[in-house]
Amino acid sequence: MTAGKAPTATFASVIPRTGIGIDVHAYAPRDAPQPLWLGGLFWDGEPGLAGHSDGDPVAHAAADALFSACGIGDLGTHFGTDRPEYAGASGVTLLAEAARIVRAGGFEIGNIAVQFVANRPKFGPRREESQRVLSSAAGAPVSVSATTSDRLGFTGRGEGISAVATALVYPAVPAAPHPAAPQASG
Ligand SMILES: Nc1ccn([C@@H]2O[C@H](COP(=O)(O)O)[C@@H](O)[C@H]2O)c(=O)n1
Ligand SMILES: C[C@@]1(CO)OP(=O)(O)OP(=O)(O)OC[C@H]1O
Repeated sequence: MTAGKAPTATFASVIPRTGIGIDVHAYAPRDAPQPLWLGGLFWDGEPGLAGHSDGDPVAHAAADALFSACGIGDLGTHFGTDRPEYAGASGVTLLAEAARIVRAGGFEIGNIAVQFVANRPKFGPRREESQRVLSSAAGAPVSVSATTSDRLGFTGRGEGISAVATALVYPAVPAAPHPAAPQASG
């Protein structure tokens, strides 16, 4: 570059946006048991959670974090309990639909990270399976971790499961061509 001369081209700045989502579901009452859906997986033999949908707090927190990152409301805005079509809906379906809405709004998804709090089920052995299912639904990497709350609070008493998620999205703007890139001919 000639000394003192400013560059002639600039790059489009792509500013990522972060979002957060929290979801909590109580265990279904003993006289109306439900299957457990958690992290996009069915957990055979585990007590299930109550909800209008399948009650998967991991998938719901992930979807909420996506909406939060884009500034387009929350789970209730898009999948309210007043919508009969979402009664019993799988968390994986809701996450896939959230990702579709986000992309239709002009964003691409960087990643989603979720952590849930529960005494059980023991998540580690199925982490990769869960991450595969949720990443496939979102079309972007979803990581999932688990912790107990050391027997404290409602999760510690086994009354429900909570999950918190963060998401990173960025505007799906085509990048400006590099000034040094060869020009297409013809
Ligand atoms: N439902 C759960 C909860 C925890 N884990 C794993 O155990 C580790 C230790 O948890 P603490 O709450 O005792 O710190 C945690 O880091 C997870 O790896 C799990 O698999 N399933
Ligand atoms: C997912 C929806 C809709 O079926 O219902 P729930 O399964 O009750 O889940 P919640 O996270 O409490 O709220 C969001 C609702 O829009």
